[in-house]
Amino acid sequence: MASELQSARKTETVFRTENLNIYYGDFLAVRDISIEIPKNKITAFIGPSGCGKSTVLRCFNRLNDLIKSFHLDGKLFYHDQDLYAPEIDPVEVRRQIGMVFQKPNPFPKSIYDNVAFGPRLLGYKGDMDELVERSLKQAALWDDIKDKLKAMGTDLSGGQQQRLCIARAIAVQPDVILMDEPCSALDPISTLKVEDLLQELKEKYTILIVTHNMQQASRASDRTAFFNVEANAKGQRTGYIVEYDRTEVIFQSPKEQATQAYVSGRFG
Ligand SMILES: Nc1ncnc2c1ncn2[C@@H]1O[C@H](COP(=O)(O)OP(=O)(O)OP(=O)(O)O)[C@@H](O)[C@H]1O
Repeated sequence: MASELQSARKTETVFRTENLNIYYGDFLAVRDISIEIPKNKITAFIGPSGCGKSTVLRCFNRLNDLIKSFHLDGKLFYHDQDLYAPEIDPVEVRRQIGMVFQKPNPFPKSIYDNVAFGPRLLGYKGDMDELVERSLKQAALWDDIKDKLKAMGTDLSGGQQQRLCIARAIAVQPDVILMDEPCSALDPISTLKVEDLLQELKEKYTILIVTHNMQQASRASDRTAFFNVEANAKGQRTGYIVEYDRTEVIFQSPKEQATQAYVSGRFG
């Protein structure tokens, strides 16, 4: 429902969840998530392995729908629209809410065609050359590759490939970009380039990022949610949010001891 989702882009809170419980079959992977994600900010999800950061992230563009055993209860609003309402088309959701994965995954196509792929699919009628150039500029890749747009995207360096994936996500003019450990396969210099890029991108987009890198969360994000995981009576290891606040509060004066222990590297 393009129009419903398009016209939904109004409120300053981009996502709001209410008591979200997320399951894979009988397994309660994450419980009781109530969180608000503000517009044009970078929100980081941190926490030990298996606490459900990626699971929660993938609910925001309905990517978990592709997993058969997945289901949820509670509410997830995108602006004021219930994202899981029956009339909502998950394909349209994924156009508005783009995603960049851990491992750069350009298509085995030219750099140009990687960026033009989404807009072509959507029947973009404007000037494609201009859109490709603009997207590559926004992804801070243009200067590196402007003379070799016909080269294969897969032949770029890892850091360049990840910026190409960001350009590809931007080209369909999303509202939100979800990033699942986007720098974990990159060297430190490429990582810093992507982090700088995030600061530019947040002027136009709302960004959610899962990261294992504490320094990255503290350097790059405005808000941070710290997740933890604990076993319930059935022995299931269920994730939950311990604390969610401005990033400087989480890293310098968290309210919870568990947060303090995690951000100071004492566990996780
Ligand atoms: N497709 C799936 N089917 C069943 N269980 C799953 C699936 N994906 C994730 N899980 C389980 O859900 C829980 C949360 O996993 P998730 O990957 O969201 O955690 P995470 O915090 O992102 O972990 P990591 O930091 O290691 O990537 C884990 O117990 C995991 O095994």
